[in-house]
Amino acid sequence: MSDSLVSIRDVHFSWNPSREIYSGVSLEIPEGKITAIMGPSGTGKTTLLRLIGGQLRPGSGNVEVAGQEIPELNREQLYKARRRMGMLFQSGALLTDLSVFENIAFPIREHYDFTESMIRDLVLMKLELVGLRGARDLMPSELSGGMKRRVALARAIVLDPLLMMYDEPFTGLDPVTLGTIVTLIKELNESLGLTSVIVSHDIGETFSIADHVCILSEGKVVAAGSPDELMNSDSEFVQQFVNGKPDGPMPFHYPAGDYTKDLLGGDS
Ligand SMILES: Nc1ncnc2c1ncn2[C@@H]1O[C@H](COP(=O)(O)OP(=O)(O)OP(=O)(O)O)[C@@H](O)[C@H]1O
Repeated sequence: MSDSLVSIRDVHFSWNPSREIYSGVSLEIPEGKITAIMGPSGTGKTTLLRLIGGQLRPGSGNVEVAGQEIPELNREQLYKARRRMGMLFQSGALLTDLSVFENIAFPIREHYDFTESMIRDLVLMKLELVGLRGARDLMPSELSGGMKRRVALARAIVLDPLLMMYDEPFTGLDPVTLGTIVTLIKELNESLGLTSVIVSHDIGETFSIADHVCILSEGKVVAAGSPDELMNSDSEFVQQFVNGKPDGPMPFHYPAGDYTKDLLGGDS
């Protein structure tokens, strides 16, 4: 296995004392590869990305990215470290009053004092990679959902990140656009020498491009391996997950008190 770009070691995290999201999770994200983080809804996949990005701090444990201990960084160091991390969220979140060009130029203007001609070259190069150089003057309201996601992707890679994090990148796309995004994630990972982490529920798409998959459940990694290894695993957990069975070792219910008591109003 190649070296890790991200190491999560024995991380504990909770939003409130009554429920730990992570109770000692450890996982490695190998450099240069595409790693998928999968698992049932509410298990903490987005939380994990936010711990890696330093938007959240673990209660205890280590979150190391490219040799830097993220929870130990001060504001300024974290701001610098984030330049090397690109994030693509499902919502895309383009700035609605800026053109496509200006949306992509935004992180460059925020972080660097580059000349207009340098900014123009960087923006056009990234737009070309996502196939939207010709759309540079459009406003977000003039774009389809798939185009918005591609613009958001160009913006996420404009500072040449080491690490790209995708949160549900395939949700809500038509089949053709979905195929384009799947291919783009794979191609960008190779051509830009990225390390990618994908959080997704879409097993087919994710397994088609991931080198390594971690399945999380109840605050732990319950299985990890290549897509082939997981498809052929004889673990009940993994089979429940890859075959999309609604219940099994991974519970359908969010933890709750006694149902009868609850209905009778005694366990609120
Ligand atoms: N800001 C918050 N305050 C309190 N609890 C939160 C907050 N954000 C998330 N949670 C809780 O943390 C848990 C993990 O959330 P997270 O979004 O990381 O899960 P997920 O695995 O990404 O889920 P999904 O697959 O449904 O997107 C959930 O139970 C959620 O209710």
